Amino acid sequence: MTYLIKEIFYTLQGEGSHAGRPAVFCRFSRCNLWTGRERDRARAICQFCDTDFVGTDGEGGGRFTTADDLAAAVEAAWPTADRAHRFVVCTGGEPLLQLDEDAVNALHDRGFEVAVETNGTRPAPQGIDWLCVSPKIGSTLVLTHGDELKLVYPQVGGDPAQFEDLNFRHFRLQPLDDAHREAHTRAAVEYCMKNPRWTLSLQTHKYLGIQ
Ligand SMILES: C[S@@+](CC[C@H](N)C(=O)[O-])C[C@H]1O[C@@H](n2cnc3c(N)ncnc32)[C@H](O)[C@@H]1O
Ligand SMILES: Nc1nc2[nH]cc(C(=O)O)c2c(=O)[nH]1
Ligand code: SF4
Ligand SMILES: [Mg+2]
Repeated sequence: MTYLIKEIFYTLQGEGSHAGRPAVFCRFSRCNLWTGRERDRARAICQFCDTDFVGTDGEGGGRFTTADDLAAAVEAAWPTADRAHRFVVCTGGEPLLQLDEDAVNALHDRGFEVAVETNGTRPAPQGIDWLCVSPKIGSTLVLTHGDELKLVYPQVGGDPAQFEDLNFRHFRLQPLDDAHREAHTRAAVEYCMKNPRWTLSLQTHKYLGIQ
């Protein structure tokens, strides 16, 4: 299995339950809900993506021909030789187009706890330690359980209540980052305060000016 990786970098997890935790980000190339090309955005299923996931030309990116090669590249981005607290976030693009059990095992073998950020349209391999599903209205959700459901808010047709019966430990609203981010943030705060099952997820890396 060859893995196409846009970039691998070390930062703090900015979003969700693990916000603030040091992590290697492994950004998989490609997505099934958008080509990643601006000219296709208006007809994509997911139109608000804030990420460049096209190709393999980012920092630390490339084609990794084995799971162990990929895990070695992730390990090389971790700052210390000891295995304590190692944490990798597999994202993209859509990581579940490529992440398989071999890759999860290879990351575990190097001492990493493995988190995944996914749109929930593809099944997940065994062994993932933290599964964060972010549903996209207009797509078919197949991952109906996990650790965290992180809904970008607002989305047309995306009333949060429709997800409340799914089997997740945490339900979060993440304000849509577009030209109206401040208004979306206020709306998300208000929604959480009226519906306390939902808690706010801010994209703290954007406020901090880190990757
Ligand atoms: C770039 S996506 C990659 C992982 C996966 N494809 C997914 O959609 O979950 C990472 C996270 O960023 C969120 N996201 C993408 N664009 C956003 C935006 N404009 N505002 C807020 N969150 C956004 C996604 O919903 C997801 O939770
Ligand atoms: N710092 C930081 N935290 C993040 N959490 C989820 C991200 C993503 O793009 O999936 C992301 C990201 O791109 N940077
Ligand atoms: S599903 Fe995720 S990676 Fe794909 S376009 Fe949407 S936010 Fe971006
Ligand atoms: Mg991001």
